[in-house]
Amino acid sequence: MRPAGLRAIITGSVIHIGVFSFALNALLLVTPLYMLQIYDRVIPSSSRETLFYLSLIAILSLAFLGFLDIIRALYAERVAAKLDSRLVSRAFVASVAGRRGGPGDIGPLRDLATVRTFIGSRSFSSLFDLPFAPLFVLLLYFVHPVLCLLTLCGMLLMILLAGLNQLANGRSETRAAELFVAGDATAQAFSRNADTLFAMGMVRGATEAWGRSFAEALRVQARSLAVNAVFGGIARAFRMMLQLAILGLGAWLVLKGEMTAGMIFAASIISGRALQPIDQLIGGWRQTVQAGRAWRHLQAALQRHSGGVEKIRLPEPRGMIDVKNLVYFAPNAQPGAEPIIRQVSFHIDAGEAVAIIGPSRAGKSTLARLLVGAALPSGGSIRIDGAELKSWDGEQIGRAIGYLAQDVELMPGTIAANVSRFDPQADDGKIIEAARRAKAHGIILAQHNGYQTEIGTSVATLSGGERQRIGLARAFFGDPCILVLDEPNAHLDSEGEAALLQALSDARRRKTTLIIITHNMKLAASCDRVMVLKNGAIEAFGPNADVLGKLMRASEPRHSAASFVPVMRARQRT
Ligand SMILES: Nc1ncnc2c1ncn2[C@@H]1O[C@H](COP(=O)(O)OP(=O)(O)OP(=O)(O)O)[C@@H](O)[C@H]1O
Repeated sequence: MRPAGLRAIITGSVIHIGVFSFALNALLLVTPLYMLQIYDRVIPSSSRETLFYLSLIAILSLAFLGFLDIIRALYAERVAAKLDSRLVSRAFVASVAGRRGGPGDIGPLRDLATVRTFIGSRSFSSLFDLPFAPLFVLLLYFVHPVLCLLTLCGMLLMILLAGLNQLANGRSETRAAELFVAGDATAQAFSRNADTLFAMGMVRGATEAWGRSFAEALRVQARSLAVNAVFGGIARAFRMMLQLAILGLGAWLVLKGEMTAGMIFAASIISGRALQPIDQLIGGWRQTVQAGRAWRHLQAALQRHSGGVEKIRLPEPRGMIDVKNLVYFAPNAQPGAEPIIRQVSFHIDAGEAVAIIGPSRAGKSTLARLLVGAALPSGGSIRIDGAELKSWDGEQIGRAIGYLAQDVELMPGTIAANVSRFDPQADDGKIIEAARRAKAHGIILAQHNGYQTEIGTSVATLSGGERQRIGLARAFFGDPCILVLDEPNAHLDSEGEAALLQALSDARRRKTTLIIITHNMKLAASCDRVMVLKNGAIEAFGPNADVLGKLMRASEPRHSAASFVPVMRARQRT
């Protein structure tokens, strides 16, 4: 949803709740007016009839007040639900995309839940009662200026208390929230690696490591809760004392003949109403501050991951790739840090097959992530068919790219859903075709429920090789024109490797642009060109025979490259 639309919802809701609050606060005057009439009219005149009608009017007005209060609460709930439904998918995307910018968690979704709970709470509605507090104080002026002055002083003192509360609490609140988020992220990371934790007796150590950060969070939170409780208690006691002072001062003014007895009670109730929203604000201060912080974080996250302007759909790409002066720094890089990818430039024709090889930590996987848009370049450009990656419509270019990450992660859902990239309209035939092309059809059928086999969130039910083949089927789905495969043979046996080679040669026949990151020379030799990446820069890039030949010669007489000599010769013969 566009920010303007969101602003319209918020403005509309604030106006509506404001109108409800105005009516509610006006009706709050029923009780003091009733008291005034009882003491100053009914008792002196002993009129039962007046008492009856006054009571009837008061009861009906209070019933209406109760009705309005319910409506306001239900309306606030509706606003919360509306905001939720408008923002939840964007918050989900922002939560998922968080990983691109650094260590991710589901922060935006959690922030949205905090805001939603707050809007449905009493603390939220008391904010709308706050502007009416000065009006009640003004009303007191007409009862007696001294009572007005007393309430005003009390009010200012309570605001001072609220300020002091924030001053004493603000920093620990923020710190506790940060520590809880960090603790959650640690728990999630441990949970993802549960097998290793249990297998190697790391559970106790992990529990202690997590417990230390969690205990610190609890300690900071307890301190802030204690401060909050102290200020809450002081504010309540102070308010009751003020109420007492109004009664006492009122009685004194009555004795002086400056007020009637009925005015004492009316003044006491009015001053109570004036102070109530401030009292509630102090009580709900924590929740209000948390909601404010969550809203700011949510807006920033949504802004960071907004789709921006609607993008025009370009003609379907053919798979030509142009990379110019590409630079990439790690998201958490300190100033002066070395880039992971340094000024890399190259061109790949549509339908060409390129192998990227190089030592460990050379930046191969990072380059692959940049090419598919999983990471955003720090500088330079990546163009597909002449258009910058970022100027393509995300959905369109996503469908044109098949990507197999180094650590194949399958998502919670059926195998069919995973292969079809969670496209609800995916054609069964296309799912099977992708699986066949990746030579994964047989493997999927062998699962206990075939394509409908559920892949759980945490329990690994598939072997590494099976995951890799299904991941490959997902990359093949929709016949993308570019395939970027990061070590696609990492978990495959010789049979799997043969199937992979066959799948890749089929893809080449269909003129798919292939980029394969590999340490396997057989795979590298099956490509048209080979790029050698070292320390984030291109060391060599050329026809496979040249590059691999040079590498072989350089490694002689150790013959570490002997494994791919026969392959090279076989390729040269064909
Ligand atoms: N998000 C990140 N934050 C910090 N450092 C990163 C990040 N991504 C990659 N790196 C660093 O960049 C370097 C290159 O990593 P990359 O995974 O691209 O290498 P690689 O050539 O694929 O290695 P391998 O062959 O071992 O998979 C490594 O030193 C890695 O620690």
